[in-house]
Amino acid sequence: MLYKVRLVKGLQRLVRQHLARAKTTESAMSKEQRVLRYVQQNASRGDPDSVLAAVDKFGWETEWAMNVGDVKGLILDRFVKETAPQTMLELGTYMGYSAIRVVRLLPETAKFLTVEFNPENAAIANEMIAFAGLQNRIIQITSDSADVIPQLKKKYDVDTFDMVFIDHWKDVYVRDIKLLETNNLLRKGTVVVADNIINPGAPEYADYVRTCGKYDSTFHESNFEYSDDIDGLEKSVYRG
Ligand SMILES: C[S@@+](CC[C@H](N)C(=O)[O-])C[C@H]1O[C@@H](n2cnc3c(N)ncnc32)[C@H](O)[C@@H]1O
Ligand SMILES: [Mg+2]
Repeated sequence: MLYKVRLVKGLQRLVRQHLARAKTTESAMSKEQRVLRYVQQNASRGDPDSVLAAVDKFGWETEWAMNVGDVKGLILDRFVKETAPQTMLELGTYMGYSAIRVVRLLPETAKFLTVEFNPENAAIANEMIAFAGLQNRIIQITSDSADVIPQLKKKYDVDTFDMVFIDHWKDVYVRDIKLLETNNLLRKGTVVVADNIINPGAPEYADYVRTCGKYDSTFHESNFEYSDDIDGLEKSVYRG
């Protein structure tokens, strides 16, 4: 009898230790690592749509994350299909959600570059993109956008972009669209799409593209990622 009691108590102690260790590991992980783990456990390797669905489910049900998300994502999808870019630049990779979203709609011949200055985010994106099976279709650049934009022509063999998705820190949108202009990376008809015009908001950028005379610019209302709050995308076509 005493032996059985000791055995049960020993087992209970082991379970408690295991749960405590699991809890420590969980809290030591970053949110982005938790999203990646959720994707690896719930999506299908090599299936970009299942990766997007898992990231969105985690965003709605477990922890909010700053991906463009499934609601604004549908508008972005439409712009990508309408533009059918052969060369595209993204500013702000984060976990690779929008890169996967866009590239799944592009032909294999398209060149897609994405820029991220946070190495931890870039590493998560790298694994997310590889899990989606798109590692040969996405060129990840780990750099501050202001440093790499002037190098894109020479270092990455780019002439001009057919499409640009701007979704990094909101206070550098204007700086970077001006850098794209002065480095001759836009051509007549380049479609520049910018996220989060309302939430958290990019009012200086919206004012710039609507009033500088270089773009035909339209606002497309939608919802902030994983929320009912209002947000939207600005689509600005460069006049050349
Ligand atoms: C809103 S998140 C991007 C979300 C992503 N486009 C998506 O929808 O899946 C913004 C990202 O831009 C990065 N970032 C901010 N400013 C940057 C800069 N100047 N250069 C490069 N990356 C930047 C941040 O580290 C962050 O990961
Ligand atoms: Mg965004």
